[in-house]
Amino acid sequence: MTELIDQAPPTLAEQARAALGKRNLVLIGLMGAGKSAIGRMTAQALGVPFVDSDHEIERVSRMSITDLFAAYGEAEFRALETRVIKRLLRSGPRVVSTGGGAYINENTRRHIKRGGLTVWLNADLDVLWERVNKRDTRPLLKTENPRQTLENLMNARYPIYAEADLTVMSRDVKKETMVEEVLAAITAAGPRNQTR
Ligand SMILES: Nc1ncnc2c1ncn2[C@@H]1O[C@H](COP(=O)(O)OP(=O)(O)O)[C@@H](O)[C@H]1O
Ligand SMILES: O=C(O)C1=C[C@@H](OP(=O)(O)O)[C@@H](O)[C@H](O)C1
Ligand SMILES: [Mg+2]
Repeated sequence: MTELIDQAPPTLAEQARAALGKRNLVLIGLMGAGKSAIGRMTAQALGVPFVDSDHEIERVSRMSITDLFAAYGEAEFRALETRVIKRLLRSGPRVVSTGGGAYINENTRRHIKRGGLTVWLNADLDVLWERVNKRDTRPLLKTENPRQTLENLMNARYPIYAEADLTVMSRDVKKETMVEEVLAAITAAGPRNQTR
């Protein structure tokens, strides 16, 4: 009896972990939304393995994303991305951060929807631009007006990202706050719908 009284209530991370069950958590959203950074930290909080699909693509191809696009083009990159993500989703639970275009590809989206609970890190253009313009690792933004390109991608992709199970607004707050919001969203979603 005393033991029960002394037990601390479950932390948010523990509650989210219980709600996730055997499912994978798949982060989707546009470049700069924080999928890679927040995904890694969320996996750590949940105590499950983390994998980033772009990182895995670079590992298996032994090429950078930039070099892959340059050498083989986007269509080949997407085909490789589909295969890699399908494989990464085969066993769970883990956190899988995808590249921004993965969920937009119909084939890949089908695998993602079957393979886990999806979280869209939604963000406005200013937040994304502020983050992505600091690096030149994103081949799709090597255009004359990359900010406009990003805006065009937002317009084309946001209705599709909106199909995600959960949405969390990515903005200029501490990364730890973002992780907490992701954990809260998983917890609120509860353990149901585990067949997806
Ligand atoms: N909440 C945040 N606050 C500040 N910087 C962030 C936040 N989330 C992500 N970042 C930074 O923004 C950049 C892009 O994040 P990243 O995780 O690579 O995005 P994505 O994988 O969605 O393209 C990185 O430098 C990352 O550290
Ligand atoms: O939006 C996209 O189509 C892409 C996003 C990138 O990943 P991040 O979203 O992690 O930057 C990377 O997969 C590639 O440059 C293509
Ligand atoms: Mg990334």
